[in-house]
Amino acid sequence: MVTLDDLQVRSLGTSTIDSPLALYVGGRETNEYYVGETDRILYDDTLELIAARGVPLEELPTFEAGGPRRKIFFDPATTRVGVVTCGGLCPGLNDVIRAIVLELDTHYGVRDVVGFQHGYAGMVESNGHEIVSLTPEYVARINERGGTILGSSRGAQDPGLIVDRLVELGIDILMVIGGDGSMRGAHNIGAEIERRGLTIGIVGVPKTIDNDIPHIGQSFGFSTAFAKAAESIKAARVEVEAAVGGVAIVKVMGRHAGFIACYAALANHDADFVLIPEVQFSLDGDNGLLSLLSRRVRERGSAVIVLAEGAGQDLIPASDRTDASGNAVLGDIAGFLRDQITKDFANRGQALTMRYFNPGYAIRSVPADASDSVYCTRLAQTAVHAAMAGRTDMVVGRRRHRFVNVPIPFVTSGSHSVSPDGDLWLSVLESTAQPFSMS
Ligand SMILES: Nc1ncnc2c1ncn2[C@@H]1O[C@H](COP(=O)(O)OP(=O)(O)OP(=O)(O)O)[C@@H](O)[C@H]1O
Ligand SMILES: O=P(O)(O)OC[C@H]1O[C@](O)(CO)[C@@H](O)[C@@H]1O
Ligand SMILES: [Mg+2]
Repeated sequence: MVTLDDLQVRSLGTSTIDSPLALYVGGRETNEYYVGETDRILYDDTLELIAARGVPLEELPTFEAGGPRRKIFFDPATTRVGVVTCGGLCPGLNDVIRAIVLELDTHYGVRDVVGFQHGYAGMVESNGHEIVSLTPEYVARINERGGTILGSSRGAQDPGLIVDRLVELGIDILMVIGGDGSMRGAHNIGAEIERRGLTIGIVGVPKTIDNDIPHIGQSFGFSTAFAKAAESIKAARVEVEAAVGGVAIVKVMGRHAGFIACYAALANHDADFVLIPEVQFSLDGDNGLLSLLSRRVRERGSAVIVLAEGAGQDLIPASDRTDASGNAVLGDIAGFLRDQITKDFANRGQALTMRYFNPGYAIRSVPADASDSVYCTRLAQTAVHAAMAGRTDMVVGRRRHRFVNVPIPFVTSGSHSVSPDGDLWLSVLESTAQPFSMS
């Protein structure tokens, strides 16, 4: 069970320097739209959840509020900041890089910001990647492009070698933009820094189009990504409606979490079935996918299946392959379903026109939409405020509209996935009219 201790963010030391933003923060106090720096944000958000804790108010689990502080830890005139992007791409990476640089330069007067190329791999000196000077001019319009101007990578790196490089380059703060693996890596780097008694801060801006990082609210780029996936679902609907016995499978990313599939399906009402890793389904039997699909096509003429790549892995031979970072390489559920559906319709003597859509990388390589751009900017600003105030081993997030600082060990201790008992999955069932249970 989560405790207040789990949510305490580590500091490098006492902040003694007047913040250049002190005037902005000035006499601001908590109100509906702002959280004062001494106030904290509740973890629980219903009366029953709070009552069930059975502890006094001051012992309730609460988050530190994100945002500027009156005093900061690092002297802007002598502070050097490094930025790195790791893991898979996600819309908005360049917006985050840009906003970090602009916030540091414009508001804190930090003129020395450098970027590491190709993720943690580019931080290990022997790998031979040059650092890039990130000036306001250099990052001016990078938000218009998808991907990351710094490049990214997967694969394990030695935290000791990374800390050696930080020391050699005189980096005071490392900003890590990455997913769950990157945050585990960031924590290890932070632990090595602490072991050596150094005062280098590490602050993360969590990145995942799968939206699978817990406790941070929705991750940036997710909304852009599912909107892009929804375009393929719409196209699939057009195709199957024009075909005789049209059935489409639209496969979207989502290794262990089906958020993209759920949101893309909800974005329009074009999906008949949504299959996600969190909810098992059977192929056979009256309530199995094959019967239900056959019936849907007979009743409505066509059907669209939105399939998260991690769904139905129990139906196909397990793969023991992993990628360079140790992430499971999944079996081909889409190919398996295509075969099974084709055979099943043939056995039933039912007409079938099969269409397959795989928007794949196209959903994560696009630039962020306007809403995500705003979100990226605000997350980056929050991360810079925390970093300049000497916070470390933490990430920023936005829970129920409040920006929060969250310890990395707390976000890496679990993962975020679609709850079969939650209201998101209920909405999907309502929208698709697929049965409550397909197993
Ligand atoms: N368990 C781990 N412990 C320490 N470091 C890790 C771990 N997993 C990954 N890393 C480091 O983080 C980097 C990125 O990890 P990974 O490829 O898993 O992507 P990610 O950050 O999880 O992003 P995403 O899953 O959204 O693509 C790797 O290059 C590796 O150096
Ligand atoms: O081909 P790559 O770079 O390993 O990325 C694919 C994976 O990255 C993610 O987008 C994020 O982890 C997953 O949904 C997907 O399986
Ligand atoms: Mg990951």
